Parts: sequence; C-alpha cells; structure tokens
Amino acid sequence: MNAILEISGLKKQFGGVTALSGVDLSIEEGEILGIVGPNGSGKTTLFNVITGVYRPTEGHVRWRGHDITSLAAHEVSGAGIGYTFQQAMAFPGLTVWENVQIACEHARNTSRPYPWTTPAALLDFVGLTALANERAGVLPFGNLRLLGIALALATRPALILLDEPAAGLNDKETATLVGLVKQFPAHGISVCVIDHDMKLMQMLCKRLVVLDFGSKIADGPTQDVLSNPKVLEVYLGGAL
Ligand SMILES: Nc1ncnc2c1ncn2[C@@H]1O[C@H](COP(=O)(O)OP(=O)(O)OP(=O)(O)O)[C@@H](O)[C@H]1O
Repeated sequence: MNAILEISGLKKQFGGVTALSGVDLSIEEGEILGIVGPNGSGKTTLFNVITGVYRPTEGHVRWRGHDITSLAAHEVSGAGIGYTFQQAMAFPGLTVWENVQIACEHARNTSRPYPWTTPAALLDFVGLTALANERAGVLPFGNLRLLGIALALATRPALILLDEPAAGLNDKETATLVGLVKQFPAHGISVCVIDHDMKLMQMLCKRLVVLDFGSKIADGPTQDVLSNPKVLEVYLGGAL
C-alpha cells in the first residue's frame, strides 16, 4: 500500500489549549481508516487542519507527496480531499436535487473515470432519488446525512473525511451508511472516519488510530487497538 496522506509532527494550539501535540499519521491508498478518542482529544481539529480550515501551529500535511499544509480549504478540496461535517450541511431552502446540482458544479477535473458525475447518479447511489424534489430543510435527519454524503462525493474526492457520519442515525440508517462507505475504496476513494461508535468502526475499519489529549496513543489493526490496555484505560477503564 502507498500512503496518500502523510501527517508529521502536527501541533495545534488554541491559546493555552493544545488540541494536537505532535501527531504523526498516514492514510494509505484504498483504506478505510478510523480515528477514535474521548471527547476533546483532537479528532475534529485534526480534520480541520488537514482540510485547511485551520493552520497548524507546527508540522506538515503531505498529499500524494506534495506539502499542502498552507493551502486554503477550497484548494485542499480541489486537490481531492472531501469532507462531511458533524452537522449535516445543505442549503435548507433548496431541493435535494438543487443541492446536489450545485455541488456537481464544483466537481474537480479528474483523469480517471468516476462513477457519480451527475445529480441523478449521486441521488441513485445514496437512495434519495424519490426525494429529489423535496426541500433539504424538511428531510429527516438520516436522509440529510445521506445528502451530505452525496454532496461530498459530487466534488469527486480521492479521499473523503467523515466526521461522526452515524451520529443520530438509527441501526437501519447506520447499516445503509456502512453499505455505502464500504463501496468507496473500490471506486478509488480512500476514507478516514471519526466516530465514537465502536461497533460502526469495527464494521468499517481494518485500522484504527486513537487520540488522547491531542496525542496518538495507538495505531494498528482494529482488534489489536481495541484490546490495547492503554486504549481501554482512556475509555474509563472499561471494555469497549
Ligand atoms: N476553535 C477552537 N478554539 C478554541 N479551542 C478549540 C477550538 N476547537 C477545538 N478546541 C479545543 O481543542 C480540543 C480538541 O477539540 P476537538 O473538537 O478537536 O476534539 P474532538 O476529539 O473532536 O472532540 P469530540 O469527540 O467532542 O467532537 C478541545 O479542548 C477543544 O475545546
């Protein structure tokens, strides 16, 4: 496997708060990597630094060998890194179709074939075709999440970062989401996912990274990490 994203010595301070304190991490081409850790351990900050929302205090982010640490968010997106947020992001007053259409207009040019290049293909993939003419603002939460996935895919990312994609979803909706995300690597899309739901992470990820107080405390095969005493300890000393 080849690392497509390499993070080295990443540090981020907000005033006196150290959100990340020297994180090294790589994401391999074609993998679904999971990032877990207690509340406030730096997971979302890590995504915000990768995507150019925040500049790191120290350290570097390299994408396919190029340093992207100082790129703006739209440049990172243009380079092929997509992002879904903890809060589902869509224009509530526009229809589902219109939302996806706008996102498609911001698709980057890719040389390789991409399976979802039109709103129709994207809505079909996430199962929202029947709701195409509904306003996004009236969608139930689970469908709004699926719309978020369609919007992220519309930009044709080669790596997609998912921040708590299953938060607030019921078991059936979570299963639908897992089914979709598992298909991404076959289409040339690597995945990095943050979630607190260990059942979900075990279904999705062969490798897990654990952050605690801004530091990486474990990185390895999912089952090894979940039985690592240091990891069990940060999760309140209980079995996961
Ligand atoms: N914009 C900001 N300004 C100040 N402090 C921040 C900011 N963003 C994050 N922090 C702080 O940085 C630390 C890491 O926060 P972060 O949101 O990255 O954690 P997290 O692991 O994603 O948490 P959660 O699981 O609750 O989403 C926390 O102490 C948080 O309060």
